[in-house]
This record gives sequence, C-alpha cells and structure tokens, in this order.
Amino acid sequence: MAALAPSVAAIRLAVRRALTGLPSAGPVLVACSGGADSLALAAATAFVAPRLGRAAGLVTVDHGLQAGSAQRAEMVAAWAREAGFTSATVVRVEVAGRPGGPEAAAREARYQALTEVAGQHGAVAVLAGHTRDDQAETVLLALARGAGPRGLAGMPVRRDLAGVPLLRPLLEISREQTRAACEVLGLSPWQDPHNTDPSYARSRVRADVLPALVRALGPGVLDNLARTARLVAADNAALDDVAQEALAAARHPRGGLRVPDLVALAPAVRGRVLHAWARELGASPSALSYRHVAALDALVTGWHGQGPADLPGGVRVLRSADRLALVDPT
Ligand SMILES: Nc1ncnc2c1ncn2[C@@H]1O[C@H](COP(=O)(O)OP(=O)(O)OP(=O)(O)O)[C@@H](O)[C@H]1O
Repeated sequence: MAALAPSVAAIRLAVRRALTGLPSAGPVLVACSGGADSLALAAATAFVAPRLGRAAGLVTVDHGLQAGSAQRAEMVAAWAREAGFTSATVVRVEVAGRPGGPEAAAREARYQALTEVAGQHGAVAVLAGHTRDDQAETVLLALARGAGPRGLAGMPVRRDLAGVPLLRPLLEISREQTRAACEVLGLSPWQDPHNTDPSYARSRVRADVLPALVRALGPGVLDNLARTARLVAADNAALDDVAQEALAAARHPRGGLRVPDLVALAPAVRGRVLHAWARELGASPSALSYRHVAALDALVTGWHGQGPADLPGGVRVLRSADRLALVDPT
C-alpha cells in the first residue's frame, strides 16, 4: 500500500482534532467554494467524519457574481455526493443591494446562507477552509491599518455563527499543503479570479507582499505571523475577561459608567471596557473604530467640557460630572 502523502495526513489530522472536540452528536457542514483550501478540507472531512461516526454535509454558495458560477456550484455539489457527503446543498444568494463593498456584501450573504443551511440540517458546526496563509494575510492587513490587538489576533479558530460554531481546522495548514493534497487526491480545484484580482488589498498582499517577506526574512515568516495571531488572541481573551469585570464594577447606579473607576484602570483595560460598553449601547462592532473609542476615552482622561462622543449607529455618549451616560435620542 502506498504511503499516505504528508499533506493529506496533516489535513486529516487537523480535521480529526476539530471534530473530536465537538460536544454533541449531529452533522457537521463543510463550507466549500470548490477552491483548493475548502476542497482539501472537504475531502478530509468526507474521510474522517464517518470514521468518527459523524455525518457530514457540504454547502456551496453561488454568489452569482461570475459567468459560470452556477455550474461551478453544481460541480462541487456533484463531487460532494460522490465523495460520500450525506447532503450537498447549493445556495444561490443575492449580493447586490447589501451595504458595504462587494467583498463585504458577498461575505455577509455567504455567512447568512451558511447559517440558514446549518439550521435546516441541525448542524453542530460549520467548517471553513481558511489556512495559515489566509491568517498571515489577515495579520499583515490588520497591522497595516493599525487595527490593534483585536485585529492582530487574526481569525479565531472557533467563533459563533448565530448559535452554530464556525470552525477553522486548517489555520495551521499551509496553502501549499492544500494544493498538494488536492493534487495527490486527483481533485481539480476551482481558481477564484478574485484571489488574483489586484484591485483587492488581500490579493496584493498574497501576490506581492508575502512572497517579498519570505524572500527577505525566510520561509518561517508565515508560521511566525500565524503564531503572532495565536499569542495575541490568548492575550486578548485574558484582557477581555479583566475588562468584563472592570465594566461590571464601573456601573453607575443611575446608569452609565463612573468616571473615577475608569480613570483608575490601565489604558489597555479601559479601552476594552469602553469598547465593550459602546457595543452594549448598540454601536455595531464592525463600524466601531479606534477613533470612536479614543473619543470616549477623551471624555474620561482628556475632559475639558467637550460635547458628546458620536459612535456608530447614532449612539451618543456625554460626560456629566463624574458619569459617562448615553444621550437619550428622544
Ligand atoms: N462560495 C462559497 N461557498 C461556500 N463556502 C465558501 C465560499 N467561498 C468561501 N467559502 C468558505 O470560506 C473560506 C474562505 O474563503 P476565501 O474565499 O476567503 O478563501 P480561500 O483561501 O480562497 O478559500 P478556498 O481556496 O477554499 O476558496 C473557504 O475556505 C470556504 O470554507
């Protein structure tokens, strides 16, 4: 018997670890674009899940943004049925008319579709094929836009998708390995033209920046960027816990927060307390930026009688005496 290719073995092991950690019985759902990363993930899941006594379904989203996208989706679904998935679902989504740029709109439509299909199948987790290289790109993009630790933590290995865990088992697997696994398994991945379109910052990082970094600093740089994300994520989790306690302790009896309690906090914790509080008041996390939190912080530490701080979603916060309070919109 031929030895198992290292790329295939590594990806199967990563999937096995992700599935073994799932608490309850029920199917998992692989989100597969047909690209090399999610195709390698799907092939590994089709192998591993039945051996763990778990059903696996596959879902592919047709964004309808390119000619032939419907056929591509059907081909992925047809492959999935052959590969032994218990369900193979194609969802066509409407991207136009959603807020944000085209990438953000497609992502929002995709995650909404994945959530719906997960609900229909009673899935206990959705698996996505983001790799170590995607993580390295995410960290670099976050660094470049000054996103701070929240951005530098990159993509979490697990997050909540409207009640269903979204898992990323391949965050420590390289793109080279997913390409190699597809080749070994005789799979022909779809090449997403967006991935090489230089009008996207991520594509430019992928095509120009990462290769330049590897040339200048050596091949370990991709692993190191991904490790940075893991280390920062662990620090973030600890600091967020501290901030939650500080937020609870800083509540003012008449609503809002007590300024002296906030002043006493370390700046890193205070920033997180204000961020968490702003979200609680209704500011959307994706729109909440450094600038907004800095404006709240200025009400605490740079107070000179200034007016309210404006947060996304029309949320306004003012300082009166020793209290930060929401401005009643009425
Ligand atoms: N059209 C789609 N249908 C289903 N899942 C998708 C689709 N597009 C992306 N995904 C999921 O999101 C993950 C990340 O996609 P993205 O396009 O950002 O990265 P990628 O590295 O190009 O992945 P891939 O090689 O799998 O296309 C994919 O691995 C897959 O799990």
